[in-house]
Amino acid sequence: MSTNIIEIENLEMVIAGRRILKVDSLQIARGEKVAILGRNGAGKSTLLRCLNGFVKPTAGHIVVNQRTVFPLRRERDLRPVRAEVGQVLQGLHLVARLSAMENVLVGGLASMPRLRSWARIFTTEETQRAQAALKAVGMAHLAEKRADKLSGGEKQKVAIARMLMQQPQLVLADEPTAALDPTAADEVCELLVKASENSTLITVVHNVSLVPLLSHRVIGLKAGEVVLDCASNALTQTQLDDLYE
Ligand SMILES: Nc1ncnc2c1ncn2[C@@H]1O[C@H](COP(=O)(O)OP(=O)(O)OP(=O)(O)O)[C@@H](O)[C@H]1O
Repeated sequence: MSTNIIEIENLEMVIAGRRILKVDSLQIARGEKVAILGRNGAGKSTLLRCLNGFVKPTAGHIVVNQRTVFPLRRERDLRPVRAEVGQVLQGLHLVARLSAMENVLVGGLASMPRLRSWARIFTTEETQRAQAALKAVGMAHLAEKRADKLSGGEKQKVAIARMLMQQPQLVLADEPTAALDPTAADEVCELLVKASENSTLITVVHNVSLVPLLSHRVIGLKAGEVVLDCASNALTQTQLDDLYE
């Protein structure tokens, strides 16, 4: 098995004549914890979305967990990739009318046989795993509460429980602490790292103080290009000033 879970070569994304990503070569090893930093509009979310095939670049090669994500022969080839890639976004992606528990059960859908996933039929084992995942993030007591009645921090914990249910090889987290107070942000980061201990974790981070909690490696994007790639504990203020100037 390749030691890299992500291999990107000559990636380019042009929208309406404007180049928003240009990554010549980037590899991420299995198990790495990576923070992606950069100003608003630097291309961080677009890079993440290219990795799970939600957006298609204009050119380049992307391999995730030894599966080609771009260029893609058939759209359905993304299904196994998506089963192996978990996502934690800004809390807006839970199904509002479903309970916390149902949202967590949905996390297992990508790896279920199609018929069961369409019919939303869950086994006792799946239900027990979902209960255990909610317990692991301290949300067992709110299992039956509708997602749209949860606070921002609670929603993120449910999203992490859902990811635990999926047991992904790669976790993509896009600003998972946005709109959370500092205590909730720290707690969500700790849970996210714990939940990803057996996977690779890539987190888009705006609050630089969270970098040491979330990552060993930092990748800085500026105008769509990688301008910084170093160990998190080697990151200097000068590098940060250059990145955000
Ligand atoms: N579908 C799209 N159509 C047009 N422009 C887009 C599209 N998606 C992204 N962009 C542009 O590409 C650039 C990069 O966007 P992206 O969301 O990746 O940045 P980001 O670094 O994640 O920003 P933020 O920190 O504000 O979330 C931005 O200028 C954005 O406006």
